[in-house]
Amino acid sequence: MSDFPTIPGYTLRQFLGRGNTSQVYLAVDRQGREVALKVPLQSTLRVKEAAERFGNEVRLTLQFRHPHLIRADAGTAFGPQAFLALSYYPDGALNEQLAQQGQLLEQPAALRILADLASALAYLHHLGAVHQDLKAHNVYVDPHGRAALGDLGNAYFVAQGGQVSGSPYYMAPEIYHGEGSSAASDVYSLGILMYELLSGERPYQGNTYEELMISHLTRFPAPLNHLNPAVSRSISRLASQALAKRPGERPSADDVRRALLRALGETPQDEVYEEDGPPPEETAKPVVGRHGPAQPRLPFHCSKAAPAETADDPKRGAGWNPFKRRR
Ligand SMILES: Nc1ncnc2c1ncn2[C@@H]1O[C@H](COP(=O)(O)OP(=O)(O)OP(=O)(O)O)[C@@H](O)[C@H]1O
Repeated sequence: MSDFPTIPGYTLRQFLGRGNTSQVYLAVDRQGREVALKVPLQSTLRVKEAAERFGNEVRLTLQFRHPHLIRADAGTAFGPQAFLALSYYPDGALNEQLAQQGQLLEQPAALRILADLASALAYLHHLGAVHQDLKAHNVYVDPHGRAALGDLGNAYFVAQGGQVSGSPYYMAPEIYHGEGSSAASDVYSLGILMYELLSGERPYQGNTYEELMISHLTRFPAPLNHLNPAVSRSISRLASQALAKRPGERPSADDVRRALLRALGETPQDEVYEEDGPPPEETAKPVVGRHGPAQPRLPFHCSKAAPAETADDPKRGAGWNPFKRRR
């Protein structure tokens, strides 16, 4: 316990995990709420680009508000006491959950997670932002089976420009071509996750960056319903469309959301985005990084599928790495 960092206002209880740039702890805030407290590694703070990426994650996670984007209650973007207090997910990240489970999720559960993620992407794209790093590692699922997309460190507003990045298993052909990312590249990553969740396999394989690049650029995976006959033809077609080599031929995230909800037997509702007041308890310092100034927090409202109270309740609680590519 004595090795835990000190973050004013929080009692750190347990180490949860470590990524490339941060350590995450289960902590309790002054009101007794459990949070996942993300603290950058010293090595992250020493490297300007990595520290800026953490600052970007803090700023954007505080700024966005959507039931299927991971929620932050407080954070400090820069400096030796930088941190981000996130909603705590007891089962950890989706990749960890899948590895532990050792088998495919039930199809309705997988479709629900994918629909939630499509909803989160549609919200970001509506705001003119792209996520750039949708993958199972960055998805958190609550005990009710509802998903939230995390790790906004690579996200940026298209109009302001940003650094192109991604994870090679999930990265769209245009990014391999050096053409930059867009909303359509996020949809491609969602298509990869559709294969992963519904067939248990990633559609493009390779042991090196180059092998993966060739695979994404030149191969066409077998239709999902050939890999798993329980998948309907319409969902199989949707996944193939999301993986179209040309970004212009992919459906929008909102089209994907609607198709997934229909597959779940629901009638998709329009999602409504409107402006709201300032974010709660923001301690982030003004942004000086590559992603430009923060914009007002934009909340999400949905008439049916997603519970609005989770969005609006401020009390809610070495070597080549195939999962990262930054340029
Ligand atoms: N909100 C959360 N609730 C529960 N566990 C979490 C949460 N956030 C992170 N974790 C745990 O901490 C681990 C590390 O988090 P994460 O992968 O976000 O770190 P990171 O350093 O930012 O990642 P990256 O490697 O992409 O830079 C996760 O694999 C997960 O086990």
